[in-house]
Amino acid sequence: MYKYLTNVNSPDDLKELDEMEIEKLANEIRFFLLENVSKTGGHLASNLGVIELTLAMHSVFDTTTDKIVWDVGHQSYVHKLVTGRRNQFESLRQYKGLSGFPKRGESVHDHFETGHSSTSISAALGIATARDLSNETYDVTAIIGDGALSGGMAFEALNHVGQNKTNINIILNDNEMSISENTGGLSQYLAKVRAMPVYSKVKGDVEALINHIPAVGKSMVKTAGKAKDSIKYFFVPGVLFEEIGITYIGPIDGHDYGRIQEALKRAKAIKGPVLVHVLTKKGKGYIHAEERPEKYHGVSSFDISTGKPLKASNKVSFSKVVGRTLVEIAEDNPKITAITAAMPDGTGIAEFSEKFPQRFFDVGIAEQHAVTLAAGQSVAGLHPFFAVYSTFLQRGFDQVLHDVALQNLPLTLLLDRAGVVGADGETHQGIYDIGYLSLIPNLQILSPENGTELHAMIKYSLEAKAPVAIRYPKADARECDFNSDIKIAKGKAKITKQYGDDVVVFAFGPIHKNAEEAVEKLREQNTNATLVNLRFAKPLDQQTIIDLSQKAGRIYTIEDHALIGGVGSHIVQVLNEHQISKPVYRFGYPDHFIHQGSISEIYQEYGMDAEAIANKILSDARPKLRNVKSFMK
Ligand SMILES: Cc1ncc(C[n+]2csc(CCOP(=O)(O)OP(=O)(O)O)c2C)c(N)n1
Ligand SMILES: CC(=O)[C@@H](O)[C@H](O)COP(=O)(O)O
Ligand SMILES: [Mg+2]
Repeated sequence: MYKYLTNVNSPDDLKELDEMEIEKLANEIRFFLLENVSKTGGHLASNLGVIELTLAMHSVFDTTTDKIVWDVGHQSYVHKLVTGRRNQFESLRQYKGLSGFPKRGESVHDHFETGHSSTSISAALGIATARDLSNETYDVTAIIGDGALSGGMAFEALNHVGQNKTNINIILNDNEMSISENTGGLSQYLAKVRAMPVYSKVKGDVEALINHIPAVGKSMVKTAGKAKDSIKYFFVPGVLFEEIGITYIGPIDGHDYGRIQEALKRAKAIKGPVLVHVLTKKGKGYIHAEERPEKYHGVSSFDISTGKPLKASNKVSFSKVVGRTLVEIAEDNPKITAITAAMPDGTGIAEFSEKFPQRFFDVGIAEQHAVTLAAGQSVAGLHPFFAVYSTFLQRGFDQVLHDVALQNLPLTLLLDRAGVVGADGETHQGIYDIGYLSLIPNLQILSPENGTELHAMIKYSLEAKAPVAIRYPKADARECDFNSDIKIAKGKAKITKQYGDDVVVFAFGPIHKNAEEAVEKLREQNTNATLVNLRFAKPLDQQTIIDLSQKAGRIYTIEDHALIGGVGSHIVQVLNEHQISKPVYRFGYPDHFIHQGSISEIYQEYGMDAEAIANKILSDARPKLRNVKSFMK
């Protein structure tokens, strides 16, 4: 079926093909991606858009020596396909399968690992400067999307590239989209550049023409200089990049293999930094994805003909609860704003943007800016809600500490995707936020057991007069009663089961459900537990922890978080400070990166499903086999 693709096992095989055959190969790759990603799920639209571009890159650069850094890396599937990984695509983003991002352990053709946005130019410049210091000569290329270019790191790197002047290529893949529509002044500038493609071909001519403006006398020289500048600004695309010291080539049709190849060859020949501006269509070739690129940015399994998901769910996610709650409370509170860093759909706040466009801020992929923007709004009397994935708030650590907490500013950080996230794997696991946030004074950290509690916690945060972070996972919120009258009190936990004192289990967040099921299983085995829904990781309910721990035979903590810096480690500290020396076991993730897999597969692997929790507690109650053996000797 795949006449050409079957014979491509390394980039060298592309060299055997002429331009017509490359076009046919590109079509086969489109089918292959659709066929596979419709089963495994993955970042479909971005990859459909870079097929010709990736093939052209591999025809100009030799990635056994030349280095490519893929920004975010979600668009590296075609690169994976042509670098010998075709047969692993069935396992794409599955447990122990092919990663959806570049991984150096997977292939010698992957040179830098990514997942978070806007790092490629910095990494590429680092590689290029190392190359220069060791007198080597390979090419270094960063490929970055128009969305990723909105991130602060990309600007910092461009600034440095312009000054450093080393040989480095930056391919700007401009598809006019982030996950949703791209936002910001730079994206408006790129739109202007796109509107003047005709001048790209004659850029040289325009400059030559400008240089022929006669300079008669001193004042005329000055006038001519000004005229030259304004003509240049008016006619030459990419002048922004040129002015900071980066040669601009483009805009180029990103689906015309020959044109891209030609542009990349030019870039390769030019000394110093070059930016090649390539225009692509997100979702190219698949009608549903072309029409709704935001829906096909990241997909789960779907039917190719209808484009509809195979596993449609009518369950309410935690993100949806957030979206609905914000709309509800903003109706009669004009001080409420919502902020996103390019994730309005994923975080569930798109509905807020439609209802209250004046109070909604999509800042682009700029988490650090988003936090300080929120701080500014708070200091001026608003109550901002910044909805952000736990993993991406890692970018804003100093801003939370220095701009928010230091001034004890009331605002709410809504940490979506807290806990393990599934198919995105290592780069996206939201399992460090309690660690990096709990050391910040003034900041409160909460996590709900279900949707009802999340609703109540969001309302609590409005009254808290302090910065509040609420963490919740990518999951079904189970119960969600918006009329519930549950009240959240600062630093107060809730005892949810009180069967006895054999053991006490402290659970934080929705993983409380696994603990609850485990406690019921224990009861069937005559082990009676007390179960606590902590609600707060900070401030901890020290009194409840001390009282119950003093009574209990053994103590367990469970959280969807790394053990280091997690709520369990804080409980151990409390026990230690109060001289309670009892056996404690903490369920959580050990000190290594947690790979991709469904959330339930990861829970099973780390012994955090109900069955494993119950078994662990029961096995702790039994005499150790080793001791019995030594007794028998
Ligand atoms: C720091 C960070 N914030 C947010 C994201 C989520 N994210 C992944 S891809 C993406 C959009 C990227 O747009 P662009 O670079 O233009 O690539 P395209 O998908 O359009 O090819 C976003 C917001 C991320 N990966 N990293
Ligand atoms: C590449 C990236 O960072 C996003 O596209 C991310 O994969 C989105 O995750 P969700 O699918 O959980 O929204
Ligand atoms: Mg884009």
